[in-house]
Parts: sequence; structure tokens; C-alpha cells
Amino acid sequence: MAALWLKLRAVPGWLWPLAIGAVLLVLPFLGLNYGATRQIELTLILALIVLGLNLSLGYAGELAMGQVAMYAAGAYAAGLANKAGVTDIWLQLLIGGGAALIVGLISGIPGLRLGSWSLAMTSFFLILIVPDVLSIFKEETGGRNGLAGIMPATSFGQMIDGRTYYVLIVAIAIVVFALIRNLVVSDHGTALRVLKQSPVLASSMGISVFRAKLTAYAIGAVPAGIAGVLFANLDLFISPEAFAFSFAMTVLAASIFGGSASIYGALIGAAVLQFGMNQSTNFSKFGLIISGAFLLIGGVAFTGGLSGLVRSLVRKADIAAKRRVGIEPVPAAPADVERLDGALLRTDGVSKAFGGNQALSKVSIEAAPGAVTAIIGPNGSGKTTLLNMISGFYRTDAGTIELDGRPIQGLSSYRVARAGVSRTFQTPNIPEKLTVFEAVQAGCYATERASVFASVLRLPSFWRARRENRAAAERALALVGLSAQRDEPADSLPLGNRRLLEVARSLAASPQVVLLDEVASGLDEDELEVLESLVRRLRDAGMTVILVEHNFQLVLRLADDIYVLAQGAVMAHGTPEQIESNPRVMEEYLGVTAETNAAGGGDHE
Ligand SMILES: Nc1ncnc2c1ncn2[C@@H]1O[C@H](COP(=O)(O)OP(=O)(O)OP(=O)(O)O)[C@@H](O)[C@H]1O
Repeated sequence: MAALWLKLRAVPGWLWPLAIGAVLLVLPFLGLNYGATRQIELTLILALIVLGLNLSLGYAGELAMGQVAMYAAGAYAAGLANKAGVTDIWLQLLIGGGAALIVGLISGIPGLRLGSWSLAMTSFFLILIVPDVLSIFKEETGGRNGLAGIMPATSFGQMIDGRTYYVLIVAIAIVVFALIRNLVVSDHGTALRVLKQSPVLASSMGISVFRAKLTAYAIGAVPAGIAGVLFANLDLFISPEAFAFSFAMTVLAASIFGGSASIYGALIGAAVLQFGMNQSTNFSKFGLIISGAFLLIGGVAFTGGLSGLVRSLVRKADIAAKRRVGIEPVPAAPADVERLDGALLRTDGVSKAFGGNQALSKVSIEAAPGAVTAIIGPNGSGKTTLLNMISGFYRTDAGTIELDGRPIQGLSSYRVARAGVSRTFQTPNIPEKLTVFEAVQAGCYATERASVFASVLRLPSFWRARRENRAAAERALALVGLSAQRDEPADSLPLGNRRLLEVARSLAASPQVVLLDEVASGLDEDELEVLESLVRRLRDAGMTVILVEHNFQLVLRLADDIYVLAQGAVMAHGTPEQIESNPRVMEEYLGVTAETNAAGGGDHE
């Protein structure tokens, strides 16, 4: 049984939905009646709209419900084009998809620029104004009476009959789902998932939060627009009622019930709601209540919706089957560190105040390639603030920060990451629902070479980037000794391994400078050994390593150069020997007397 399960799991995951699509395609030819065929058509139209919502809500974490307005834009663009004589469905799809994309961009740019809940509010407003906009252009749209007299669609001059139209809807849905799937399984999809959980982590990995969210929202508009075109040509009549607020609730309920963080969740949710609503003869009266009930059940009973439930059952079955068959992960041999090109990082007179608190005052440091530069000092002395300034999270009040002579102060954090500066966080920032391997591969985003377009269409640059990123992630995992855990959920790792995972992620993009913020705390002896040897190998390979660390003995063993911060200023600078023999540093600021240090009690925490 276990062996059979593993064999089935070895089948590429995309084959299952494709098989379902193939079955749907042939159903009318096997005698499916008109009523059921229509339900499938409406389900697929709803699924396309939900798919767009899932992209922004489930992947990018942005509650943006404007899909119904984009659906309306697609439908009316197609209807009006049709009345102007454009009956060709392919041209209409282009026009309707384009119209929806424009609505997505127009509402997304200000909504996202303003931040916080603005996009949710903008898109909510967008749904409410649909009937008013249609009334304003009553002459063209028919206002509240709707747009009637749409001619049946054609394809390259040929009339499309009912059955062919069904096949067309199914085929278009398969293609759109496949393209969006390509996006979500690409590095851009992983970037969205990271972004949803931690914009700070995302930007430290070179992801532009604004651009990624806008991409998800705007791309999500296109399936909704396509759905609108398909709907307009299905009934040959559209009216504002079809795009009302209650329908927006249905879309949201389908997304939550099916599982917003899954593209197939869109299909599951749409099917449940479409067929569920059909069973309720009173739907028109109680539509909002029914949608609300699905929303509650989906949100409360199982987080992640039905698709999340299925996914977790499959994962459990995988683990059980592997245990029964006796498959153990094979640890990879420790990887060699390739030659690295570090860069000289220099801060000159950097200052930062938070209100009246002068956290940093005229700090000048230099970190050379092929050297470990340590920054130490008591709690609150400004070490993390300095790292945050270097990595672009805080703006400098004064002073400059240069990378190989190029100023990087003032750049946003994702640009600093792309310039070659990578970092770890004091509290490991581990994205949920990613495997260890995916979390490390996500680190490659700073040097991502495949565009969203190339990823969706799987152009050669996508395959090349994927090969390279996978190899880089495998290498980074092997460097920190986590290859055996590659398929485990990243957030299930114990603290020590989480720190090593952060280091691996920060190395995946082959940065020039790596900022390690207290990576040693919480590591056991074996893990500390792995880390120490890794830092040495990185340094020997030419990387610039900046180490913020409380473990003084580790700093003495690893550092080539040490800066001691006190109350936001550099109070000493020198080699480990110089720092160790500086009594003021040892006693006054690190609280280590000559005797405790000799006894090895150098960790001042
Ligand atoms: N975002 C912030 N807003 C206000 N004050 C801050 C902020 N970040 C840091 N500070 C203040 O700046 C000073 C330096 O803090 P910082 O975290 O850089 O010290 P640290 O040396 O890294 O300390 P630790 O070793 O405890 O991490 C502290 O007084 C801290 O309270």
C-alpha cells in the first residue's frame, strides 16, 4: 500500500488536474445534460475569478476584492466590442483581459502605494461603484436594464455552437490555470509566499514588496477579465446585478472555503459554492447568508480551506509511507565553497536617532573582502541598528555607506540585497509552509534572472534560472549541513537549525557581503562547529563577513578585525589580540575580567 502510494506520488502533480480537465472536456459527448453542462461552465467562470483573488489574497497576503469589478470590466468590454461588430472570441478575450488588467493597475497602484488596508478599501470601493459607472454610461451599457442583444461568439469567422462553447470554456480554464500554476510554483510564487508572511524578510531577500504585490493583484485581474468575456458570451446578456456586492462575497467565500493559498483551491471552492447555491432555491434571497456561512466554515473549521486539508492529509500519508518503506534522506557531502568576490563595505560617520535616543553616533567601520569583521558591544549599543542601516531598513540621519566605493545609503532594502548585501536576523525569520529547500532557494531571489513573463510561459530563461537556483540552494544547504532535512517544513526545525537555515538562505544568492546577526546563539556544540568552519571557509573564499555576536570567545577565534560599540559610538577597534588586551573594553563594556576570560567565560550574556 505504502509503495503504491509513493508510486502515485511520483507522478508529476500537474497531471491530476490535467486529467480532471480532460474528463470535463469530454463530458458533453458522453451525454451530460444541458443543466449540468451549464453548472460546469458557471463553476469554471467563478473559478477563474477566485483564482485571481487567491493570487493576491492567498499568495501575496493582500485582501483585494476588486476581482468582481475586473470581471465586470471584462464582460462589458466584450459586450461592447461585440455590439461594435467584434464577435471573434479571441479578440474579445484580448480586449476583456486588457480592460481588466487596466482596472487592476489603476486601482492597484494607489491602493498599494498608500499601504496598510488601502488596497482592501480601494478594491471594496471599486465593487460598489460598478452599478454607478454603468449608469453613467447608460447609453452604451444599458444601465440598470443591462446590455442585451449580444451576438453569438465566432472563432475566425465560424459560429460557435453551445457544445463547442463549453469545450472552449473548459480549454481556456485549463490554459489559464496552467499559466497561473507556472507562476506560483516559480521563484516569483515563492517570493509571494515569503512576502505574505514577512515583508521585512522579503525585502531583505531582494523582493520589492510593492512590485510583487502589484504583480499579483494585476495578474489576478486577467483571469477575472477572461471570466467576464466568457460570461458575456454565454448568456448573451449582462446586467449590473451579475456584478453586485453579494457576488463579491460569493467569490470571497469560494476562495476561503476552497483554500486561498492554492490555485486548485479556487476550483474546489467555486465548485462547492456553485453547486451548493444551485441546490438552494432561495439563493437569490439568502445569497449573502449562504456565502457568509461558507466563509465562516472555511475560515474557522479549517485554516487553509479544503485544499489545505487535502494537502496536510497528503503530507501525513507521505511521511507514513516513507517510514513504512524505510526511505531515509541521504545527507549530502559537505560542499566546497567556490571562489567568492567579496566587496569592501565602508560606513563613514553614520548616525541615527530614534526620537531623542541617539542609537548611532558617527560610526565609521570598514569590512574588507576575505576577512571577518566583528561588531561587539553591550545590549543596546547599536549593533543591530548599524546592520539595519547597512541593509537599508533604516535611513541614515548623517554619514555614508559604500559598497566597493558605490554609495548604498538611501537605497531601499531590496535594492541593497540586490547590490550583493545579504543578512540573517537576530530572531530567525523562517517562512511557514515552505520546505527547508524552498526557503533556501527563496534566497536566490536577489539574483533572479527569470522574469514573471518568462516564468509564466516557461521560456528558456526560466529553465536556466531554475537549474542555477536549485544548484545554488543545494550547495548552500550542504554548506550548513542541512541537506538531510531538505524536504522538512522549514518552520518545524529546532532553533539551532533555523539559524543555520538563515545562513544558508543568505548565502544562496552568492552575496558579496553577508551580515550575520547573532547567528551563534542557541546553537549546540556540533552546530557551532559547522558554523565556525563555514565562516572560515567563506572568509578564505573571499567573502566579506560582518559578524554581530555576543559570544566573545567565538569572536576572538573567528574575527580578523573587531569594532566595539558603546552607546552608539565606536569605542575601540583592533585585532582580537588588541581587543583582548584592552582592559577598558574587557571590564567596562564587556563585563569580562582578565580572570574570567582566562577561564574561558567570555560570553558576556
Ligand atoms: N526601531 C527603533 N525605534 C526606537 N528605538 C530603537 C529602534 N531600534 C533600536 N532602537 C534603540 O536604539 C538603541 C540601539 O539598539 P540596538 O538594537 O541597535 O542595540 P544592539 O546593540 O543591537 O542590542 P542587542 O545586543 O540587545 O541586540 C537602543 O536604545 C534601542 O532601544
